[in-house]
Amino acid sequence: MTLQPELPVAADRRLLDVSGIEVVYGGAILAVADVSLTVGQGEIVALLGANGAGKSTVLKAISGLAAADRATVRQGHVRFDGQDILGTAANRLTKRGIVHVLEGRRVFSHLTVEENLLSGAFLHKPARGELVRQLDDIYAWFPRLKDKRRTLAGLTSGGEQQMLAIGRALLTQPRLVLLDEPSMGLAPTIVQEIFRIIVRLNREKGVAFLLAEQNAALSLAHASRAYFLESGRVALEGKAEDLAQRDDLHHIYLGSGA
Ligand SMILES: Nc1ncnc2c1ncn2[C@@H]1O[C@H](COP(=O)(O)OP(=O)(O)OP(=O)(O)O)[C@@H](O)[C@H]1O
Repeated sequence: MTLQPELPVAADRRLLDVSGIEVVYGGAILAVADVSLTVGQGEIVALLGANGAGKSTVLKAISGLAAADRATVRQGHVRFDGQDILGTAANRLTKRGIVHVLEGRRVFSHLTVEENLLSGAFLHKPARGELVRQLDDIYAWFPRLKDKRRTLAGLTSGGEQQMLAIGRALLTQPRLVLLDEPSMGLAPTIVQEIFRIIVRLNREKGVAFLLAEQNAALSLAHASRAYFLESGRVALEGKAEDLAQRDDLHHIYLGSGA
């Protein structure tokens, strides 16, 4: 079967447009070389690859968090909604609708679940009634968080912390969520639950996701398109349903994560 090299998102439907980026750590370590990708409005796109392939680095280059890791985007451009955003600070990008959920579910462990969620609302500072409505909305998506609203986040399970990290991000009212390795270290049933919620959020709220994952089989089952990174380069890209059927991919990429 021949794959189309890319199923391009029509220019006027492009929410995110990354073109030819090169990212270097500490001025010396080339982590990402010439990566281009697009995410359409309301699309779920998977960014796949093994450990160290460059997935997190690409997400950080988009979200403005690369600089915090002493990484520099030396070439290429990143456009969001048609505007160049390279070099824009992460908090400003969040205001514009891009939120990055970092790998490892960085919740504030000494704050309650609800206090963590409220930290996501800080950006837009909604009036009290609106804030209550937004919190209820999150609790409707993640009923487990409602049950644990007064529990210290550090005392909740890994799955609940991942849901909390996503819920907090949603309170910034994003149009694009950069989600780094949501399945990491979680039981398969919890991972399935999280992916089901991601798909519903996408369909019902129109939130787009760029999903960095090592678990290719799972991601291909939920995304519309995917890019495989290998040593900081795009080795393969295409429609998720086509990629999922490739036997050679099972061998090369899907491995034990399948
Ligand atoms: N802070 C850093 N300083 C120097 N090199 C880094 C840093 N972070 C990542 N790298 C290097 O950049 C390359 C890409 O790493 P990156 O974390 O983006 O990969 P990844 O695909 O997200 O992997 P993982 O799934 O393990 O997070 C690797 O060679 C890694 O060692």
